[in-house]
Amino acid sequence: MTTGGSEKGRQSLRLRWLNARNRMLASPAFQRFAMRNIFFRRTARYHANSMFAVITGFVQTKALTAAVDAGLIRRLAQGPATTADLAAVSGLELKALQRLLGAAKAIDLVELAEDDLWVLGQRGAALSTNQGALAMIEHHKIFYDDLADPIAMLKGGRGQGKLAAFWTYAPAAGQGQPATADDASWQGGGDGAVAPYSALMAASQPMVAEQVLDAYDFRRHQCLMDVGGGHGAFLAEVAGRHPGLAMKLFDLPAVVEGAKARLATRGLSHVALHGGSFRDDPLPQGADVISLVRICHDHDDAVVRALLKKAHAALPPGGRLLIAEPMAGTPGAEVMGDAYFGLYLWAMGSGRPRTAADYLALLAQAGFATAREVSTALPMVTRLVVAER
Ligand SMILES: CC(C)=CCC/C(C)=C/CC/C(C)=C/C=C/C(C)=C/C=C/C=C(C)/C=C/C=C(C)/C=C/C=C(C)/C=C/CC(C)(C)O
Ligand SMILES: C[S@@+](CC[C@H](N)C(=O)[O-])C[C@H]1O[C@@H](n2cnc3c(N)ncnc32)[C@H](O)[C@@H]1O
Repeated sequence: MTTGGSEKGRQSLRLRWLNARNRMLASPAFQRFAMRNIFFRRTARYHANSMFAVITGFVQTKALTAAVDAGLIRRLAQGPATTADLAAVSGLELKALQRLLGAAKAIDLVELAEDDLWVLGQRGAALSTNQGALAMIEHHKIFYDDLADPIAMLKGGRGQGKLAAFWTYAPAAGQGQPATADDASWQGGGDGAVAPYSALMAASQPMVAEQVLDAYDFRRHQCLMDVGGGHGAFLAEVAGRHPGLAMKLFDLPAVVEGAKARLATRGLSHVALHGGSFRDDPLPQGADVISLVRICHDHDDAVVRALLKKAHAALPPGGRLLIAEPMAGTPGAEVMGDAYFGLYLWAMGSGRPRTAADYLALLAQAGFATAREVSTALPMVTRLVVAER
């Protein structure tokens, strides 16, 4: 009783403070004062700038997409170019190109080395070699179409647009409008409906795998099974550092079909391939470590609970399960975990971003003896939870 009372007291204290703070921040007179005051000025400028970035982020994204689509990043990655060179590459009229270069310069994608000689800016240079980020920029076109009317997207329920049609395993897939040929101009062919998302995942996998490999030592293990392993890009990165580790790949049959040739060209024909659905089938035995990389957040709690139980059943005593994905509540990266993936997974039609604590609880319920988070260098890209059977 006493605890409940003091809890209520604490809550109302917090509420009173939040109301007072917000009244102050909403006051134009306080804003004017803070902007001029020597102690508050820096903070006021910081918040004004970051609010501007939130309000106009769409324009920056469009300028970025245009710079990539016009071929500016690709051309400048090969060396300096004049405006005339870039006009030839982009097919844009001089005036339009100058306007785009001005925007790209403002967001540090390009810069002038000397009079009329363009080079990549700092962000442009980092982006030019990041195939994962480039693939994301291309596929965001379909996500941003779904977001054109965000309230309609939220009112319409999960998975009603183009993104749901792209992720064909999402339960809502097929209900959404199919992406047009233009939307999917980046897709690789071969294994039908699963090829576009598998190609996107393979392109963006190295930046995720690097985080996991730097944080977790696979040397203690004999055999790794990557569940939902796509075209085998994660296994390929692990094999690069641990060539002696035996490997299994489990994914939907159509995806595994596409993985076969890709693994062979990377000298990884020894990877054992298992086609199946973790919704319907048990997971194969024989691995002493199982990885779920960017898998759990795609699925609702009931599916994840069952999947973790299947992983538990497939592991020997002492075997380990790794969950790697961007998570909700990541300090300094809330925008990635909660805003971006929150809306992304809504548009896709299933799953939700979970906190590391959510996973620790789910792993305990699934029967794992221990579970802990292992920190990664770039938690925005992925966090890592390791459980032991
Ligand atoms: C690379 C860029 C654009 C800027 C760098 C800025 C700069 C000047 C840096 C200085 C040099 C330096 C130290 C560079 C280091 C750069 C690094 C580490 C950049 C990392 C960038 C990572 C990015 C941009 C990651 C973006 C990831 C996205 C958008 C992931 C999307 C994932 C999706 C949609 C997954 C879907 C799977 C599903 C369905 C949810 O399961
Ligand atoms: C978001 S992708 C992640 C791929 C890879 N792990 C990565 O990080 O690049 C999700 C993967 O889970 C697979 N998947 C989805 N539902 C599945 C199911 N019921 N059974 C097996 N695999 C499934 C998809 O085919 C896809 O390869």
